[in-house]
Amino acid sequence: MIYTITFNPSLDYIMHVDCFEEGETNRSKQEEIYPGGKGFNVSTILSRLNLETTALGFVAGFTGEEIVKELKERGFDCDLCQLESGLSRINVKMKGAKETEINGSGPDIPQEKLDELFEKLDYLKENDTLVLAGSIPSSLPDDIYEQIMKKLDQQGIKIIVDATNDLLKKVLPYHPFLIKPNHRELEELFNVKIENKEDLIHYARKLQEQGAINVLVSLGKDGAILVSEDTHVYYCAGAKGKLLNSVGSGDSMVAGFIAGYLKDKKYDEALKLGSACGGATAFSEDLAEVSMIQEVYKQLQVEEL
Ligand SMILES: Nc1ncnc2c1ncn2[C@@H]1O[C@H](COP(=O)(O)OP(=O)(O)OP(=O)(O)O)[C@@H](O)[C@H]1O
Ligand SMILES: O=P(O)(O)OC[C@@]1(O)O[C@H](CO)[C@@H](O)[C@@H]1O
Repeated sequence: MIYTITFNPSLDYIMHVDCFEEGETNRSKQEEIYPGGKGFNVSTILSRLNLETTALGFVAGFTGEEIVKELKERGFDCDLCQLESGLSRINVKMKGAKETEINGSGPDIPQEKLDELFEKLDYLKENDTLVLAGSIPSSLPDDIYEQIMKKLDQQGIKIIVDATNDLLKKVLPYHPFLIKPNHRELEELFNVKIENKEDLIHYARKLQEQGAINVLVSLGKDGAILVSEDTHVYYCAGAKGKLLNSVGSGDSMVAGFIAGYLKDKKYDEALKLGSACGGATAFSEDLAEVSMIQEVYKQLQVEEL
Protein backbone atom coordinates (compact mmCIF):
# COMPACT_ATOMS: atom_id res chain seq x y z
CA MET A 1 0.00 0.00 0.00
CA ILE A 2 1.18 3.51 -0.72
CA TYR A 3 0.14 5.99 1.95
CA THR A 4 0.34 9.74 1.56
CA ILE A 5 0.02 12.34 4.30
CA THR A 6 -1.26 15.84 3.58
CA PHE A 7 -0.95 17.91 6.73
CA ASN A 8 -2.24 21.02 5.03
CA PRO A 9 -4.82 20.27 2.31
CA SER A 10 -6.41 23.03 0.30
CA LEU A 11 -8.98 23.98 -2.22
CA ASP A 12 -6.94 25.37 -5.09
CA TYR A 13 -8.78 28.36 -6.51
CA ILE A 14 -7.42 29.02 -9.99
CA MET A 15 -8.00 32.53 -11.34
CA HIS A 16 -7.11 33.50 -14.88
CA VAL A 17 -5.83 37.07 -14.63
CA ASP A 18 -4.32 38.46 -17.81
CA CYS A 19 -2.20 41.11 -16.24
CA PHE A 20 -1.95 41.16 -12.46
CA GLU A 21 -1.18 44.55 -10.95
CA GLU A 22 -0.28 44.84 -7.29
CA GLY A 23 -2.35 47.44 -5.45
CA GLU A 24 -5.08 47.52 -8.14
CA THR A 25 -8.50 45.85 -8.48
CA ASN A 26 -7.72 42.92 -10.73
CA ARG A 27 -10.43 40.87 -12.41
CA SER A 28 -10.31 37.24 -13.34
CA LYS A 29 -11.85 36.10 -16.61
CA GLN A 30 -12.32 32.48 -15.58
CA GLU A 31 -12.07 30.43 -12.39
CA GLU A 32 -11.78 26.76 -11.43
CA ILE A 33 -11.58 25.04 -8.09
CA TYR A 34 -9.83 21.74 -7.34
CA PRO A 35 -8.98 19.80 -4.20
CA GLY A 36 -5.29 20.36 -3.53
CA GLY A 37 -2.41 19.52 -1.26
CA LYS A 38 0.68 17.66 -2.32
CA GLY A 39 -0.12 14.27 -0.76
CA PHE A 40 -3.64 14.24 -2.22
CA ASN A 41 -2.21 15.09 -5.63
CA VAL A 42 0.27 12.21 -5.35
CA SER A 43 -2.55 9.81 -4.39
CA THR A 44 -4.67 11.05 -7.31
CA ILE A 45 -2.00 10.24 -9.88
CA LEU A 46 -1.14 6.92 -8.21
CA SER A 47 -4.76 5.82 -8.38
CA ARG A 48 -4.98 6.90 -12.04
CA LEU A 49 -1.98 4.62 -12.61
CA ASN A 50 -3.95 1.81 -10.94
CA LEU A 51 -1.91 1.66 -7.76
CA GLU A 52 -3.56 1.22 -4.39
CA THR A 53 -3.22 4.29 -2.23
CA THR A 54 -4.63 5.63 1.02
CA ALA A 55 -4.54 9.36 1.71
CA LEU A 56 -4.10 10.45 5.33
CA GLY A 57 -4.31 14.05 6.52
CA PHE A 58 -6.37 16.67 8.29
CA VAL A 59 -9.45 18.54 7.09
CA ALA A 60 -11.53 21.28 8.72
CA GLY A 61 -14.67 23.33 8.15
CA PHE A 62 -16.75 23.73 4.98
CA THR A 63 -13.69 23.81 2.78
CA GLY A 64 -12.64 20.50 4.31
CA GLU A 65 -16.09 19.04 3.51
CA GLU A 66 -15.71 20.08 -0.11
CA ILE A 67 -12.22 18.57 -0.29
CA VAL A 68 -13.53 15.26 1.11
CA LYS A 69 -16.45 15.25 -1.36
CA GLU A 70 -14.17 15.86 -4.32
CA LEU A 71 -11.61 13.28 -3.20
CA LYS A 72 -14.35 10.65 -2.88
CA GLU A 73 -15.14 11.21 -6.55
CA ARG A 74 -11.53 10.44 -7.38
CA GLY A 75 -12.13 6.99 -5.94
CA PHE A 76 -9.11 6.22 -3.74
CA ASP A 77 -9.18 5.49 0.00
CA CYS A 78 -9.01 8.44 2.36
CA ASP A 79 -8.60 8.07 6.11
CA LEU A 80 -8.65 11.68 7.24
CA CYS A 81 -8.67 13.29 10.69
CA GLN A 82 -11.50 15.80 11.03
CA LEU A 83 -10.52 18.94 12.97
CA GLU A 84 -13.24 20.46 15.15
CA SER A 85 -12.38 24.08 14.42
CA GLY A 86 -10.70 26.15 11.74
CA LEU A 87 -10.85 25.87 7.97
CA SER A 88 -8.84 23.92 5.45
CA ARG A 89 -7.11 26.62 3.42
CA ILE A 90 -8.00 28.07 0.04
CA ASN A 91 -4.86 28.51 -2.05
CA VAL A 92 -5.12 31.11 -4.77
CA LYS A 93 -3.28 30.40 -8.01
CA MET A 94 -3.27 33.28 -10.45
CA LYS A 95 -2.55 32.31 -14.02
CA GLY A 96 -1.56 34.93 -16.53
CA ALA A 97 1.66 36.01 -18.19
CA LYS A 98 3.29 34.68 -15.02
CA GLU A 99 1.87 32.34 -12.36
CA THR A 100 1.48 33.78 -8.89
CA GLU A 101 0.41 31.67 -5.94
CA ILE A 102 -0.82 32.62 -2.49
CA ASN A 103 -0.99 29.61 -0.22
CA GLY A 104 -2.82 29.86 3.11
CA SER A 105 -1.26 28.96 6.45
CA GLY A 106 -3.88 26.34 7.39
CA PRO A 107 -5.81 25.49 10.56
CA ASP A 108 -4.27 24.66 13.93
CA ILE A 109 -3.88 20.95 14.59
CA PRO A 110 -4.31 20.16 18.29
CA GLN A 111 -2.22 17.47 20.01
CA GLU A 112 -5.10 14.95 20.28
CA LYS A 113 -5.64 15.09 16.50
CA LEU A 114 -1.93 14.64 15.91
CA ASP A 115 -2.08 11.59 18.20
CA GLU A 116 -4.97 10.28 16.06
CA LEU A 117 -2.78 10.49 12.96
CA PHE A 118 0.14 8.80 14.72
CA GLU A 119 -2.18 5.91 15.71
CA LYS A 120 -3.07 5.43 12.04
CA LEU A 121 0.64 5.05 11.27
CA ASP A 122 0.58 1.80 13.25
CA TYR A 123 -1.26 0.21 10.28
CA LEU A 124 1.79 0.62 8.07
CA LYS A 125 3.83 -2.51 7.52
CA GLU A 126 7.00 -3.72 5.85
CA ASN A 127 7.23 -2.90 2.11
CA ASP A 128 4.61 -0.16 2.35
CA THR A 129 5.50 3.25 0.96
CA LEU A 130 4.75 6.54 2.69
CA VAL A 131 4.82 9.96 1.05
CA LEU A 132 5.23 13.03 3.27
CA ALA A 133 4.55 16.03 1.09
CA GLY A 134 3.91 19.71 1.45
CA SER A 135 3.92 22.36 4.11
CA ILE A 136 2.55 22.01 7.62
CA PRO A 137 0.29 24.45 9.48
CA SER A 138 2.28 26.86 11.66
CA SER A 139 0.89 25.33 14.88
CA LEU A 140 3.04 22.26 14.27
CA PRO A 141 6.76 21.96 15.02
CA ASP A 142 9.07 21.79 12.02
CA ASP A 143 10.37 18.41 13.14
CA ILE A 144 7.00 16.72 12.55
CA TYR A 145 8.20 14.78 9.49
CA GLU A 146 11.28 13.80 11.48
CA GLN A 147 9.02 12.52 14.31
CA ILE A 148 7.13 10.35 11.82
CA MET A 149 10.33 8.97 10.32
CA LYS A 150 11.68 8.25 13.80
CA LYS A 151 8.49 6.35 14.67
CA LEU A 152 8.67 4.25 11.49
CA ASP A 153 12.45 3.79 11.50
CA GLN A 154 13.76 0.26 10.78
CA GLN A 155 10.34 -1.10 9.75
CA GLY A 156 11.16 -1.60 6.07
CA ILE A 157 8.86 1.23 4.96
CA LYS A 158 10.05 3.38 2.05
CA ILE A 159 9.54 7.03 2.91
CA ILE A 160 9.49 9.80 0.34
CA VAL A 161 9.71 13.41 1.43
CA ASP A 162 8.77 16.37 -0.73
CA ALA A 163 9.23 19.36 1.53
CA THR A 164 11.41 22.41 1.90
CA ASN A 165 13.95 23.88 4.33
CA ASP A 166 14.05 22.52 7.90
CA LEU A 167 11.15 20.14 7.36
CA LEU A 168 13.35 18.40 4.78
CA LYS A 169 16.77 18.88 6.40
CA LYS A 170 15.62 17.26 9.62
CA VAL A 171 14.56 13.98 7.99
CA LEU A 172 17.84 13.35 6.20
CA PRO A 173 19.49 11.40 9.07
CA TYR A 174 16.56 8.92 8.83
CA HIS A 175 17.46 8.05 5.24
CA PRO A 176 14.38 8.93 3.20
CA PHE A 177 14.14 6.69 0.13
CA LEU A 178 13.57 9.71 -2.09
CA ILE A 179 13.58 13.47 -1.79
CA LYS A 180 12.55 15.76 -4.65
CA PRO A 181 13.73 19.33 -4.34
CA ASN A 182 13.20 21.50 -7.40
CA HIS A 183 16.05 23.67 -8.70
CA ARG A 184 15.09 26.67 -6.53
CA GLU A 185 14.62 24.58 -3.40
CA LEU A 186 18.05 22.99 -3.89
CA GLU A 187 19.58 26.48 -4.10
CA GLU A 188 17.75 27.52 -0.93
CA LEU A 189 18.93 24.46 0.97
CA PHE A 190 22.57 25.40 0.39
CA ASN A 191 22.14 29.15 0.00
CA VAL A 192 23.86 29.10 -3.39
CA LYS A 193 23.10 29.92 -7.02
CA ILE A 194 23.23 26.79 -9.18
CA GLU A 195 23.97 27.48 -12.85
CA ASN A 196 24.79 24.12 -14.45
CA LYS A 197 24.26 20.36 -14.31
CA GLU A 198 27.62 19.73 -12.59
CA ASP A 199 26.58 21.93 -9.68
CA LEU A 200 23.12 20.36 -9.53
CA ILE A 201 24.74 16.94 -9.24
CA HIS A 202 27.27 18.21 -6.70
CA TYR A 203 24.55 19.54 -4.37
CA ALA A 204 22.28 16.53 -4.92
CA ARG A 205 25.21 14.33 -3.83
CA LYS A 206 25.65 16.48 -0.73
CA LEU A 207 22.05 15.65 0.21
CA GLN A 208 22.92 11.98 -0.23
CA GLU A 209 25.93 12.42 2.06
CA GLN A 210 23.53 13.88 4.61
CA GLY A 211 21.35 10.75 4.42
CA ALA A 212 18.93 10.80 1.46
CA ILE A 213 19.01 7.54 -0.51
CA ASN A 214 17.87 8.95 -3.88
CA VAL A 215 17.75 12.60 -4.85
CA LEU A 216 15.54 13.72 -7.72
CA VAL A 217 16.00 17.35 -8.73
CA SER A 218 13.15 18.62 -10.88
CA LEU A 219 13.88 21.41 -13.33
CA GLY A 220 10.45 22.28 -14.75
CA LYS A 221 10.54 22.42 -18.57
CA ASP A 222 14.25 21.55 -18.47
CA GLY A 223 13.51 18.07 -17.15
CA ALA A 224 14.99 16.33 -14.13
CA ILE A 225 18.20 14.81 -12.78
CA LEU A 226 18.26 11.76 -10.57
CA VAL A 227 21.24 10.87 -8.39
CA SER A 228 20.41 7.33 -7.40
CA GLU A 229 21.51 5.17 -4.49
CA ASP A 230 23.96 3.23 -6.66
CA THR A 231 25.69 6.60 -7.40
CA HIS A 232 24.43 6.61 -11.01
CA VAL A 233 23.24 9.92 -12.41
CA TYR A 234 20.34 9.96 -14.84
CA TYR A 235 18.90 12.85 -16.83
CA CYS A 236 15.54 13.10 -18.56
CA ALA A 237 14.91 16.21 -20.67
CA GLY A 238 11.49 17.83 -20.43
CA ALA A 239 8.87 16.79 -22.98
CA LYS A 240 7.69 19.29 -25.58
CA GLY A 241 4.20 20.64 -25.11
CA LYS A 242 2.11 23.64 -24.24
CA LEU A 243 2.27 24.63 -20.58
CA LEU A 244 -1.29 24.91 -19.24
CA ASN A 245 -0.69 24.45 -15.55
CA SER A 246 2.34 24.10 -13.33
CA VAL A 247 0.39 23.30 -10.16
CA GLY A 248 1.01 19.69 -9.17
CA SER A 249 3.70 18.79 -11.73
CA GLY A 250 6.10 18.00 -8.93
CA ASP A 251 3.54 15.83 -7.11
CA SER A 252 2.71 14.03 -10.35
CA MET A 253 6.41 13.39 -10.85
CA VAL A 254 6.69 11.88 -7.34
CA ALA A 255 3.71 9.59 -8.05
CA GLY A 256 5.11 8.52 -11.42
CA PHE A 257 8.54 7.87 -9.91
CA ILE A 258 7.02 5.57 -7.29
CA ALA A 259 4.91 3.76 -9.89
CA GLY A 260 7.91 3.39 -12.24
CA TYR A 261 10.17 2.14 -9.45
CA LEU A 262 7.65 -0.37 -8.13
CA LYS A 263 7.38 -2.02 -11.59
CA ASP A 264 10.81 -3.65 -11.45
CA LYS A 265 12.95 -1.44 -9.23
CA LYS A 266 14.78 0.29 -12.11
CA TYR A 267 15.74 3.91 -11.59
CA ASP A 268 15.79 4.89 -15.26
CA GLU A 269 12.19 3.72 -15.60
CA ALA A 270 11.24 5.51 -12.37
CA LEU A 271 12.67 8.76 -13.74
CA LYS A 272 10.99 8.26 -17.11
CA LEU A 273 7.49 7.62 -15.74
CA GLY A 274 7.98 10.38 -13.16
CA SER A 275 8.91 12.83 -15.91
CA ALA A 276 5.96 11.68 -18.03
CA CYS A 277 3.53 12.30 -15.17
CA GLY A 278 5.09 15.70 -14.33
CA GLY A 279 5.04 16.82 -17.96
CA ALA A 280 1.53 15.49 -18.53
CA THR A 281 0.19 17.57 -15.63
CA ALA A 282 2.01 20.64 -16.95
CA PHE A 283 0.20 20.10 -20.27
CA SER A 284 -3.25 19.61 -18.64
CA GLU A 285 -5.70 22.01 -16.97
CA ASP A 286 -5.59 19.97 -13.75
CA LEU A 287 -3.72 16.81 -12.71
CA ALA A 288 -2.95 14.59 -15.69
CA GLU A 289 -5.15 11.80 -16.97
CA VAL A 290 -3.57 8.50 -18.03
CA SER A 291 -3.99 9.17 -21.76
CA MET A 292 -1.84 12.32 -21.52
CA ILE A 293 0.75 10.51 -19.38
CA GLN A 294 1.03 7.81 -22.06
CA GLU A 295 1.36 10.43 -24.77
CA VAL A 296 4.18 12.27 -22.98
CA TYR A 297 5.93 9.01 -21.97
CA LYS A 298 6.44 8.15 -25.66
CA GLN A 299 8.47 11.34 -26.15
CA LEU A 300 10.93 10.78 -23.33
CA GLN A 301 14.37 9.27 -23.13
CA VAL A 302 16.56 8.82 -20.09
CA GLU A 303 20.32 9.15 -20.46
CA GLU A 304 23.01 8.27 -17.97
CA LEU A 305 25.43 11.12 -17.29
N1 LIG B 1 6.70 23.03 -18.92
C1 LIG B 1 7.09 21.75 -18.79
N2 LIG B 1 7.44 21.04 -19.90
C2 LIG B 1 7.84 19.76 -19.80
N3 LIG B 1 7.92 19.08 -18.63
C3 LIG B 1 7.60 19.73 -17.50
C4 LIG B 1 7.18 21.10 -17.51
N4 LIG B 1 6.93 21.48 -16.25
C5 LIG B 1 7.19 20.39 -15.48
N5 LIG B 1 7.60 19.34 -16.21
C6 LIG B 1 7.98 18.00 -15.74
O1 LIG B 1 7.49 17.82 -14.41
C7 LIG B 1 8.59 17.71 -13.49
C8 LIG B 1 8.26 18.43 -12.20
O2 LIG B 1 8.04 19.82 -12.46
P1 LIG B 1 8.66 20.99 -11.58
O3 LIG B 1 10.14 20.95 -11.62
O4 LIG B 1 7.98 22.24 -12.04
O5 LIG B 1 8.18 20.55 -10.13
P2 LIG B 1 7.80 21.46 -8.88
O6 LIG B 1 8.58 22.74 -8.91
O7 LIG B 1 7.92 20.59 -7.68
O8 LIG B 1 6.28 21.73 -9.23
P3 LIG B 1 5.04 22.14 -8.31
O9 LIG B 1 5.56 22.58 -6.97
O10 LIG B 1 4.40 23.25 -9.10
O11 LIG B 1 4.19 20.92 -8.26
C9 LIG B 1 9.81 18.28 -14.24
O12 LIG B 1 11.00 17.73 -13.75
C10 LIG B 1 9.49 17.88 -15.67
O13 LIG B 1 9.85 16.53 -15.90
O1 LIG C 1 1.79 25.09 0.73
P1 LIG C 1 2.32 23.75 0.27
O2 LIG C 1 1.77 22.63 1.12
O3 LIG C 1 3.79 23.70 0.13
O4 LIG C 1 1.79 23.52 -1.21
C1 LIG C 1 0.41 23.41 -1.44
C2 LIG C 1 0.15 23.36 -2.93
O5 LIG C 1 0.62 24.52 -3.61
O6 LIG C 1 0.83 22.23 -3.46
C3 LIG C 1 0.06 21.62 -4.48
C4 LIG C 1 0.86 21.60 -5.75
O7 LIG C 1 2.08 20.98 -5.57
C5 LIG C 1 -1.23 22.40 -4.58
O8 LIG C 1 -2.31 21.54 -4.82
C6 LIG C 1 -1.32 23.12 -3.26
O9 LIG C 1 -2.07 24.32 -3.30
